[in-house]
Amino acid sequence: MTGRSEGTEGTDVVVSTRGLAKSFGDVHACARIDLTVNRGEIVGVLGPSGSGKSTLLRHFNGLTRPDAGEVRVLGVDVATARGRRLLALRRRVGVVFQQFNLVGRLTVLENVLTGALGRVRGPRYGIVTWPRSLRQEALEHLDRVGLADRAYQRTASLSGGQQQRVAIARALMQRPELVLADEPVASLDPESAASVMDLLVRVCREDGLTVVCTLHQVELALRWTRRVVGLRDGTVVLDAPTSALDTSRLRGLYGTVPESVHA
Ligand SMILES: Nc1ncnc2c1ncn2[C@@H]1O[C@H](COP(=O)(O)OP(=O)(O)OP(=O)(O)O)[C@@H](O)[C@H]1O
Repeated sequence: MTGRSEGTEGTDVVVSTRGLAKSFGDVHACARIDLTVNRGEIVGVLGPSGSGKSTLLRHFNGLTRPDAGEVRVLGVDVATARGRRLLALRRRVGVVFQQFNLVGRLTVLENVLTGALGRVRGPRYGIVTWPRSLRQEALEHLDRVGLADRAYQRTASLSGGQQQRVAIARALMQRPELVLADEPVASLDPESAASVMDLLVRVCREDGLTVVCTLHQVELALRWTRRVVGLRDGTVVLDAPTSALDTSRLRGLYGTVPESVHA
């Protein structure tokens, strides 16, 4: 058994929560959430602002710890994992953020290479200090996201949509099994948002990766996810295959009367 497959043999479950609860003062950001995500699923998490989407996602790589309940990701008990065990899990989980979280003054290629920091010893200063094989791999990921010709450009000079593509290439460079995307297109114009969602879902499908993606736009969820989990006040009020949903049903999530639907 390798480190990569630790605890995941014989199971297709990638994320599992049981009774996950997390409060901030009087706010129940997650209120006893039971959720299972299987390998290869592309799940959209929707809900009004403050419904707990980001908090839920942050439990999946140990950025937030639950007050109560279980969180298992890729076979690791994230609620209790610390130190090297947590670091090892985080290397298997790629993250794409709304604000890209790239280093603007570095080249595009260097930003992608940072996705492989878990595979090298010590810090790297400059492209030539990275092993040639990793540079080649990073260039291949840039090619996949359509930015091979920008490899040596300063990252800050790219558009928002291009920077999110770089962030996706960096996540792929981690060779992840699970990709967490927290509002990945919320900062982009509608055209860039559609093209980044298309790219994210396409490359993850090609690689058989599991994706959990928080979204605000109902239309994006309908078009690119296979399953929608709807949150309201920290509770799952909808969990259904996207094919069983339509715009009005999803908009119900944002209405005043909670709609409880479990397909
Ligand atoms: N670190 C924190 N400290 C205090 N309160 C927090 C913290 N993180 C989240 N919260 C609160 O928990 C609730 C859920 O927040 P969360 O960010 O998970 O919601 P969200 O659905 O992702 O919202 P948005 O769509 O606006 O990003 C909110 O009321 C938020 O203010």
